[in-house]
Amino acid sequence: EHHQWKKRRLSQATSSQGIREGATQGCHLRRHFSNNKILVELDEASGVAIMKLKNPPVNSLSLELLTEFSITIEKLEVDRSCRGVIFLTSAAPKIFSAGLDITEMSVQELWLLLNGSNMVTIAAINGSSPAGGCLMAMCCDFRIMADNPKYTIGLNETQLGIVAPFWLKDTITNILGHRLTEQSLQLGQMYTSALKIGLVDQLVPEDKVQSTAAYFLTDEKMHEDCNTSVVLRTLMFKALRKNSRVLCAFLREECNSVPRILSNLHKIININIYYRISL
Ligand SMILES: CCCCCCC/C=C/C(=O)SCCNC(=O)CCNC(=O)[C@H](O)C(C)(C)COP(=O)(O)OP(=O)(O)OC[C@H]1O[C@@H](n2cnc3c(N)ncnc32)[C@H](O)[C@@H]1OP(=O)(O)O
Repeated sequence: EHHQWKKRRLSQATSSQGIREGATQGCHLRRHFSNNKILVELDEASGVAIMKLKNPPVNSLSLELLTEFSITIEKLEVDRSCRGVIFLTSAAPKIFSAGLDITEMSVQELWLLLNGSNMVTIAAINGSSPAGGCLMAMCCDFRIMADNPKYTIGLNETQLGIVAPFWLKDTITNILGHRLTEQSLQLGQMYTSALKIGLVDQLVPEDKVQSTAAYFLTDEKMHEDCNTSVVLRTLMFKALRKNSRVLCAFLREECNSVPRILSNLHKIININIYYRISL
């Protein structure tokens, strides 16, 4: 039923009323799309699209936002002027994303879309980023975060009584390695020093997050810092990730069947696991 609802939303939102488009002519042609929860600015000269989440007050990943997220990615995938680079950021100050809307819970599709995308993706993390916010950033190819000790990032699921599913655990293991992942998930740790442990790739002053993400995608940066092109390396990662077809099939199945609100049973199991490991 949920799947049907999503399909209906998708066709509503892609209709001409659902997405508003505009174009401005500066030095480059910039096109803007927007729907209720996501703003997109596509610079046709560089092929860079900026996707801004706009779901006040804390940019929680509600079903509506997640549906618009899918529509936007699919739209960019087929847009020939998008060279295959997007970066994700928040339209609100101080919060990148509070993670899943705690009244709804549904995120597998976002994981599939970002991991399965052929576009290079960059998270421009301009604020706090717990749980699903961190997951969304981890699904991007690069993470650039505002250097502000007030902003934290991490998977705090354990603190919320949620058992992190294996695909979430695998995602963070790929970035942090096994031991740090264990510690991170057991304690539901939120980090202020995310660069030190490698959870983000770069810390920059708060007002430079977006420009760094954009600069990172330009040819000059590639030639300056790397012998190989960032885009080529990223396409290589993506090819590797796509090999995990079993996981994708599992997640597709889970998207359609998982209960959206977690039960108290999860809390009990999670607390038991935590005590067993920490004793
Ligand atoms: C099979 C299951 C798969 C599971 C996969 C699990 C992957 C991901 C799971 C999740 O993402 S669960 C959600 C986890 N999120 C959090 O724990 C966030 C908790 N919130 C915060 O830490 C803070 O709110 C903040 C984001 C740092 C913002 O702090 P700030 O002081 O600026 O604002 P607040 O006053 O705390 O909040 C304002 C307002 O927003 C509401 N809110 C906060 N987070 C959420 C949320 N995730 N969903 C919905 N609403 C949220 C908060 O209650 C306040 O509401 P009001 O009181 O003003 O009505």
